[in-house]
Amino acid sequence: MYGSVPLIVRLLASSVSVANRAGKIVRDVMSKGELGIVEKGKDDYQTEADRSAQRCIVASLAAQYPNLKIIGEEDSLEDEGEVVSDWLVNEIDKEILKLQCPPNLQEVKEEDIVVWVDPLDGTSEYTQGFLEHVTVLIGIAVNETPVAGVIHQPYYKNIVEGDKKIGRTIWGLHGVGVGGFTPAPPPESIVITTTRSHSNPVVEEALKVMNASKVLRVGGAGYKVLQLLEGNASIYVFASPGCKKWDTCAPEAILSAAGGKLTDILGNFYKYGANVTKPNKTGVLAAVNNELHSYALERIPEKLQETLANK
Ligand SMILES: Nc1ncnc2c1ncn2[C@@H]1O[C@H](COP(=O)(O)O)[C@@H](OP(=O)(O)O)[C@H]1O
Ligand SMILES: [Mg+2]
Ligand SMILES: [Mg+2]
Ligand SMILES: [Mg+2]
Repeated sequence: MYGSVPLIVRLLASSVSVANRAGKIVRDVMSKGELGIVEKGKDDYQTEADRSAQRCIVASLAAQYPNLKIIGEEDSLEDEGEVVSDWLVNEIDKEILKLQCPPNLQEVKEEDIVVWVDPLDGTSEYTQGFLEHVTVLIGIAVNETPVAGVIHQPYYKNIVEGDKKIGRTIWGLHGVGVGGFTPAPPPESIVITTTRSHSNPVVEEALKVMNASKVLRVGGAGYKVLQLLEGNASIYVFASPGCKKWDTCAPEAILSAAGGKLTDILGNFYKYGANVTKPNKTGVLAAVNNELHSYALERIPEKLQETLANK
């Protein structure tokens, strides 16, 4: 029906609608109160919300875009589980469909794309009641580079035309920009954002050298990048291999569409092709502009970089 709209714009518009539905699943599981927590590894949990939201996102996108490669955090779900028909989304966000596709993305085909899905980013925080930290992430990489993405916040409280509304969806597209929120400039002094639940001595060492006026410890890669975009933090520093490609693909796409930069602790970009290793072994370093990114990169001790690179 929208065949005249370039694929990348249609896929972003579908991802916005699908992320909204996944966010509702995340809220519904919490309000039912049966989280169904499974321990995948050390400090690594999965809940019924992670499982159901992943099924909703993957089934909905695969039905509409059959040749896409979609990689989700919870792909190893043992029981295939049922995809309730009510989870199959075929709506498509009409506002996103109106975006003018940049020339270099007009010819992109399904075969060129990998979609990285984190159905629930900030699972630790979700289980501990820090619900505002939770996001749903859908990142779209073209030829290994994140070019478009969605960060949905299921618990964001809005007032729209006088009515209370829950949830909002932030999007970004290279060459177009970002939407769904109002970007703000970085704070006057250096404020670092980092993990709340996955710290270790190396992570702390990388924070010490930043000469920060404040450290914001919050959950999820999505929520941390939002802290940068909304002017609450200057730099996201995480000197640990814990994050995976589904954590950083959508945040990187949106941050870079807004003029920012997300790399590893050595200053190198990650690649998001179908065959890359999932862990972001050499950590995360992100900022809303190149100047702040360089400020942080120059302060990371070489020894610390080597520690991560040789792990
Ligand atoms: N040591 C670790 N072990 C497992 N996952 C980790 C990790 N460190 C970070 N992560 C993952 O990276 C994401 C951001 O982490 P953090 O909030 O600590 O910054 C989380 O995604 P999920 O919540 O989607 O699993 C988290 O699980
Ligand atoms: Mg997880
Ligand atoms: Mg995550
Ligand atoms: Mg997750």
